[in-house]
Amino acid sequence: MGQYTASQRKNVRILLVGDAGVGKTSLILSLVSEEYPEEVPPRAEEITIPANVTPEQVPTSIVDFSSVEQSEDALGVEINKAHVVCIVYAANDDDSLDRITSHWLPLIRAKCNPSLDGEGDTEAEAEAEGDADREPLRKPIVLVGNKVDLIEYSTMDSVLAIMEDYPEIESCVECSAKTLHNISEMFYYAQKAVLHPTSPLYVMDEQELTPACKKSLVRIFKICDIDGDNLLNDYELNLFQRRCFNTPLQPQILDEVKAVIQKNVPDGIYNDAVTLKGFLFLHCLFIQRGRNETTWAVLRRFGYNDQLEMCQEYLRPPLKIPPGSSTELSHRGQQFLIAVFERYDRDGDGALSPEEHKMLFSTCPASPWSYSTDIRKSCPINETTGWVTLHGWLCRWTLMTLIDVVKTMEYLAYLGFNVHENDSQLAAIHVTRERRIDLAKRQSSRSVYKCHVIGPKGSGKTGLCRGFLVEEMHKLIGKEFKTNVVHCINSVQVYGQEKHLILRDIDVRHALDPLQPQEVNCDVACLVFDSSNPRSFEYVARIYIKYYAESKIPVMIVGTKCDMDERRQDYLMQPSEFCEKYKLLPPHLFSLKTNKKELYTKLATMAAFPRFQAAWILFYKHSHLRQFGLMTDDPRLWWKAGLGVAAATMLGFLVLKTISSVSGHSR
Ligand SMILES: Nc1nc2c(ncn2[C@@H]2O[C@H](COP(=O)(O)OP(=O)(O)OP(=O)(O)O)[C@@H](O)[C@H]2O)c(=O)[nH]1
Ligand SMILES: Nc1nc2c(ncn2[C@@H]2O[C@H](COP(=O)(O)OP(=O)(O)OP(=O)(O)O)[C@@H](O)[C@H]2O)c(=O)[nH]1
Ligand SMILES: [Ca+2]
Ligand SMILES: [Ca+2]
Repeated sequence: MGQYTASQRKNVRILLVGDAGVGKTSLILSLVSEEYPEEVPPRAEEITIPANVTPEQVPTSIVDFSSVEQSEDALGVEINKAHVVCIVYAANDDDSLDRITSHWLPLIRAKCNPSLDGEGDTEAEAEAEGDADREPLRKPIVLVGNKVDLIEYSTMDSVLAIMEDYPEIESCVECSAKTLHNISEMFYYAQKAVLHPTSPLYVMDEQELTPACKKSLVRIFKICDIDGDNLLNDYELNLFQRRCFNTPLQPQILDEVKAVIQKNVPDGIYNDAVTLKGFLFLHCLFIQRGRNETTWAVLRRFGYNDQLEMCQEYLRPPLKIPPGSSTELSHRGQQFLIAVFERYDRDGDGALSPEEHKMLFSTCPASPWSYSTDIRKSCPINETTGWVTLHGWLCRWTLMTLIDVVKTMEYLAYLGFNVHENDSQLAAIHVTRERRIDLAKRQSSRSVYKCHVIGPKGSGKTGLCRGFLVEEMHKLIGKEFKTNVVHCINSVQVYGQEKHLILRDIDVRHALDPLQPQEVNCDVACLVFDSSNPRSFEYVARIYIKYYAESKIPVMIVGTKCDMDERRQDYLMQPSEFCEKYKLLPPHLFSLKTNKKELYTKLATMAAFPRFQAAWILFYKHSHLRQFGLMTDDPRLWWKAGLGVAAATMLGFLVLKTISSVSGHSR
């Protein structure tokens, strides 16, 4: 776990092309037999070198091409099958060198992009590996000057000029099949061109990192900058080194690296720490010195694939969620998010300003939610400044983790969880046990519950949801709720344990519109009617009968706006009769004006102990309990009753039976 992942390639296929007689077959046979063959066949058999004897530990196939034995169509097929093409020329033969640009390079480009030159080689297309939509395809190329034993000069100057015109040329090498000079190097460069290609990282003629590479390294720098001072100090560099290469950085090497940076870019070091500029320069230097694999190792550790995109497997590791289970943040997930919050709360006021919030997500493609219209409307905030508190921050993540766990995993990856925690994001997610086990054991192991708030238009659903987030609910009266945030989340104490409750505002368009299954299914349903409107309860009654009467979902009927005159409902039963008939808790009267929050605790408790509904009703009905004041509206007393119920749940079924028998007595 946590090791850097090598390139996605599981094997490497190298094709040798070039004019007749340049020595392609000789090169292959020299490599394999480690001696120069005087006689060679026109074409060498395809050979595969096993992973353990190649420098990069990848099985490598080497394929020869012979224009005597093979057609041009066959060449097209082979070019497309190859991951890298070595164009061989004879160092003593200028014509073969000229043919690189006049023939071979254009030919390879054309064969890789048959649609662009209209040749349409379907077989080659079928054989071509992946990414057909990327345009235009550039096969990595290595230029190989063979037979250097025959010359006293070098062809490198001419070759470097070609390299500047063709970015797909990864490297060039002069060698000799006869003296075995640079033979294994040549194959190593070819392998490297596939596994650690330069062109995605570096623009040769500008001597600069590519924009994509720079962008990725900037992101990596930010993630590694733990204290957020835009510098990597020794501690941060060491951690970076250990996470990327699994070894600590030797102090003298660290000093050497810093000295090199200082010498080349004076503002690359500041206060004995590496600046972003210095960090980018260092990677430029690695690449210029042919150590691309170092930069690639870093990029891959941070989730990038060969196209410098974050890979799907890194962003979205497979997570199995059995039906009836839900997803929550694990302790480690929460700890990580707290650390991120604290890192970006630069002024330490316990809240994220819009600016700090934006900075925090600067390592991500975008913010997962909007600051002004989402997180501030769906979570508790600091009511004076309107800024997101740590509590609100964790609430928002809890919400996302329940309704869109894949997005949570993606964003944890973007924020650097995998590197900092040296683990996959799966460690940040807790998959709860199945709901039916909770039901059977009469105890919930979950800590996040979803409550759907359903009721006719204008009945006060949004007010009820938003009231959960604010201290002074009465300020919401008369407010127009403009943003259509559907979820509100906060935490409540249920028998001394913190639970998160998510209220989902179910929007009704027309009274007769059916509810979708995903609108019905939840841990507790809150059906609201406007107690001051006589035409309000009918909708709620219909919804209950149609969707909930037969279900196991606990239901609470809530009469809103109870600060206004209560009206008799135009329905065949009054709400309290209805509740009695269907064995529901009596309607809970709610008003934003009274500023009382026990509704939310009740909803969370019903969600946590779904089977307890029956027992609760008994409590209500039980006169002597009421005498003791246990069922008054005083929240503290309600708590006492609550604690009693908590103890009861521990003992489970047995106690439940006793309560029923007590109630039986009183009847
Ligand atoms: N001096 C010298 N001669 C070489 C070297 N490599 C190959 N030759 C000779 O060049 C000639 C062509 O070599 P091949 O390996 O057949 O060349 P090829 O590129 O496979 O040629 P085709 O199969 O015709 O396309 C042979 O006579 C080899 O012995 C080398 O490094 N130095
Ligand atoms: N007096 C009083 N008015 C309330 C109360 N709750 C909500 N209202 C008012 O009732 C109106 C409707 O409230 P909303 O919360 O928007 O109702 P809703 O059910 O979300 O409405 P729709 O989204 O249109 O279906 C608003 O003008 C609120 O101010 C309350 O407890 N007391
Ligand atoms: Ca040959
Ligand atoms: Ca720092």
